[in-house]
Amino acid sequence: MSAVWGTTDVEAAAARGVALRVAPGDVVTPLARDRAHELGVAVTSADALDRPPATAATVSSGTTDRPPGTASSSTTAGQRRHGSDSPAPSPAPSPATPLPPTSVGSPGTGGPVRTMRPPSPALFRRGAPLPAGLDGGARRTGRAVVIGAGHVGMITGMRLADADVFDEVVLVDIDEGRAAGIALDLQHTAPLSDFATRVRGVGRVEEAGPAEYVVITAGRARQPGMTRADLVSTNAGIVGDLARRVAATSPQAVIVVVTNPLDEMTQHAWTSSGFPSSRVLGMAGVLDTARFQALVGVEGSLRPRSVDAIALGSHGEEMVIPLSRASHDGSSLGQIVPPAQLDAVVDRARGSGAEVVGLLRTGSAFLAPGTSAARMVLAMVRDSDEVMSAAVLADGSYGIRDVYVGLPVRLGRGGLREIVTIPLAPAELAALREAGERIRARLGAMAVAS
Ligand SMILES: NC(=O)c1ccc[n+]([C@@H]2O[C@H](COP(=O)([O-])OP(=O)(O)OC[C@H]3O[C@@H](n4cnc5c(N)ncnc54)[C@H](O)[C@@H]3O)[C@@H](O)[C@H]2O)c1
Ligand SMILES: O=C(O)C[C@H](O)C(=O)O
Repeated sequence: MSAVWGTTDVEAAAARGVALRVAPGDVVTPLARDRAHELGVAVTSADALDRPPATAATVSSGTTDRPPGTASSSTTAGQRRHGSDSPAPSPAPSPATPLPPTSVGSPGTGGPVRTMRPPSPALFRRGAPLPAGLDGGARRTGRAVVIGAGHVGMITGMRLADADVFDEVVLVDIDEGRAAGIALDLQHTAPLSDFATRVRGVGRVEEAGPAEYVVITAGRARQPGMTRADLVSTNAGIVGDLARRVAATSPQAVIVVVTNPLDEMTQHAWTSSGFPSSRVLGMAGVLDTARFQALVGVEGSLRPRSVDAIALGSHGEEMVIPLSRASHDGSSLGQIVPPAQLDAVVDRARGSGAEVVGLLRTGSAFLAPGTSAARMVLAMVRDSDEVMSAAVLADGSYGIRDVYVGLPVRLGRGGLREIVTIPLAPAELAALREAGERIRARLGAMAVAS
């Protein structure tokens, strides 16, 4: 299993005046390589690290062995406005964050060497524990708006308020009384959860005021017997209208779309808002990854958080959970959970949304989805440098271009910092490309229908 090294690793090495030592198979992102060049930090290969036999193509110091036709390396964030191919200026690098507690010195070289870590949300929480000041009320800043104060929006709002990082969290719902009622109820939990964030509920986006982050959860949820695609015509109208109004009210915001069908609605929000693609992201991969981790944890009696995996592709049938990357404590999951059982877990994770819909009998999942959406916003506001899965506009990475699809990314304060290319087995790569093509076809059908 390999690690992904980002700009914060380079900056930490620069601060220590040492080289960045990576292992064969590790990924050094393009931004990190640029930063290393700027700071004069040498990137050297540390091949003495303990690691299991490689199960996937190796990456060393940023070069990737990959099947012909794939992108040559992980790529910089797609920051295009639709209709233009010119990239926007690169976001400013984040301040260096301390290396995680698992970092160890390398005797004889002095370079910062970490234990091998695959790119998963579980293990890339570089900001944990958070730097002093970010975990308390002293650094609260700005406003987060959650549109749709239904099941998912309510949980998203609660998680954002609990985090105590925003001055204000505003819930918006066409059912204004619901937004106001949930907001007041949530505000009442402030002493219980110890936050000082103000919570407001309003009926219109314009009343919320300009925000740094806007989560769109408004729209119809599916009922038993429905597919997510059945929601497309109703929800496209809602999401398109809201994205335009968000662009007018909060022109610098990052939008996180949750409304289904997720991949299509995220691309629709991007085109409707006119925002650079780096500021319109979709939430599904964090949820799908969490579901897989949770289910493997139950099957294998493992702590879910220590299951390293990532869910990519579409939020639906074309979900891709690359088992070549999935591990626990440095061992491939295939060595811990019998392959047939593992395949069954992948299928169950893929069908978890429908499973919950069937059990609830009205509406769809909201606890894990709301928590996942908040997790993305918190990763950005904290500039946590996590690698997580998000629906983003593919920029040629993985051989996919110009369509929103779930890929591994690094998020920063301003949204997408970069798409991270991780080595995949050929069948996984093919499945990911197929997901991109299927989403593109559905978008085409959506355009014809509108
Ligand atoms: N991406 C994911 O992983 C994921 C996970 C769960 C749910 N979802 C989707 O999220 C959406 C919301 O799910 P939910 O369970 O919260 O549904 P819900 O019915 O509980 O809440 C939806 C809310 O949106 C509000 N709304 C509708 N139109 C609006 C508008 N124009 N402006 C403001 N508010 C508006 C409704 O009044 C309602 O309160 C659904 O489309 C669902 O499929 C996605
Ligand atoms: O399944 C749904 O309709 C809601 C959501 O996409 C989920 O995965 O829970």
